Amino acid sequence: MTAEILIVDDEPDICELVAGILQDEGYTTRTARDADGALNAIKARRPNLVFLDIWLQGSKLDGLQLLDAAKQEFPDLPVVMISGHGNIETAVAAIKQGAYDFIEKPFKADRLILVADRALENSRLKREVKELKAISPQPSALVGKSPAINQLRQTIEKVAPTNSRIMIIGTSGSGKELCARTLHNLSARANGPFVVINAAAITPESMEIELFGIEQSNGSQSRKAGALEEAHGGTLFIDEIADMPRETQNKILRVLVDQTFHRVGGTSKVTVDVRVISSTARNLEAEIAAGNFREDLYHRLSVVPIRVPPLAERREDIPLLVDYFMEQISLATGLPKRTMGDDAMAVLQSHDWPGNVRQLRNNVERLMILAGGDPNAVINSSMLPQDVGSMVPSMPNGNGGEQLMSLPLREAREMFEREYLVAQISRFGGNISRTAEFVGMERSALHRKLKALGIG
Ligand SMILES: Nc1ncnc2c1ncn2[C@@H]1O[C@H](COP(=O)(O)OP(=O)(O)OP(=O)(O)O)[C@@H](O)[C@H]1O
Repeated sequence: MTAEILIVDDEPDICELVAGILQDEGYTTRTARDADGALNAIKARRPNLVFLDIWLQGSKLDGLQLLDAAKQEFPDLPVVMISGHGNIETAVAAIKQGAYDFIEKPFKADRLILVADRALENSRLKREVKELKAISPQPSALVGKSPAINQLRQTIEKVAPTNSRIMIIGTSGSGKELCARTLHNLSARANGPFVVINAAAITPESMEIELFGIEQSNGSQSRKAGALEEAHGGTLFIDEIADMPRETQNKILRVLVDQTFHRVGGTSKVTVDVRVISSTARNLEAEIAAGNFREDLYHRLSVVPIRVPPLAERREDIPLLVDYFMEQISLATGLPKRTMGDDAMAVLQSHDWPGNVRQLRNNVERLMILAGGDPNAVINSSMLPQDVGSMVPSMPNGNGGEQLMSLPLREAREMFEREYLVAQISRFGGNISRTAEFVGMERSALHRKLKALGIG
């Protein structure tokens, strides 16, 4: 689809000229001579771009007023002002008021086309950013209502504005990076960069280049800013700090003391203003005791320690998280959201989740993909991967006991008794006397039981 451009000018010659140039470039155009015509055209169908004359003779609204009215209708509509020689100042005022740019009469065709291309490109990029933001909602969304997550949220809100160094402790996938981002977003550095460096994923040899950057050496390697420099004015998140080599630990300690360092191979000092947040899934005290981690560095980094509870300590958040991930995955992939059956949810809430929230998210995604077919079909426990169901008590007949978990005790007990007795009777070849003897009941009592359970 070609972009459609509305040209608003009281001079018919200018309208035609501009329209002709833009049409030659493949754009579709419409024209209007005054404010009413322009607003009607905009309301009838939002154009992709408007060229708007500042001086509109005989019009109810002048260019600036019309710009305002158009923006009220469509705040994201890109508008380029057409200014005469005498009203550049007004054109500048229009930009402050939300116009994208202006062109000055008389203009060359090249300039007109360039401005149109740029305005449309800018508008497209803005729209894409907006869409992406909608797909990946604010990373500060720490989902959950359990006392554990509420307490975590409160701690984060309290320490975020303080600039203190924070050590986030938690098992893999529990949300440490998400907490670090939330801390950054709630701090005075929110508009600065948030840079992540994963000490576990970088080889010890390249660790210092990644952190401190490198100066040009023998002309072979160009200068490269490291993570510390990139994070200037913002936050540096060092993930899995326990994996940082001893030598680098010494150097980072010095950076924390005086906020300066040398690039690898460099002689001049680089000064930065960076808040460091680090994380660990390992027990750092044990690493210190084993001589793998500097104790003084630990104290510098862990001014405020924050513990992220594993998912197994906040099972009540699982339904909310499942819903949140379904929404997110649906937006990102177009897969329909599904309804999770009570039995499936009960199993999800019983599982131990060694991989925490990340593992839960992966499972939700897998279920949405595998569910296929009918978007109204409910996801039940039999659709869950076997390892997820392994924590639920199993049934005597070898089937998963997932369904048990969605039932109140009395019904669950009945269901168990039924399966148990059917399995025992079958084991004793249908012989009720031997079954009664084995299960420890009177023969007559067993008969009554079987009748009550609807067996036989
Ligand atoms: N409370 C939460 N609400 C919403 N999403 C969450 C929550 N906790 C974690 N997540 C999501 O789970 C995934 C894993 O979280 P994150 O990467 O922050 O964990 P991590 O502890 O840093 O992991 P690792 O130990 O592997 O570095 C991410 O997609 C994150 O957005």
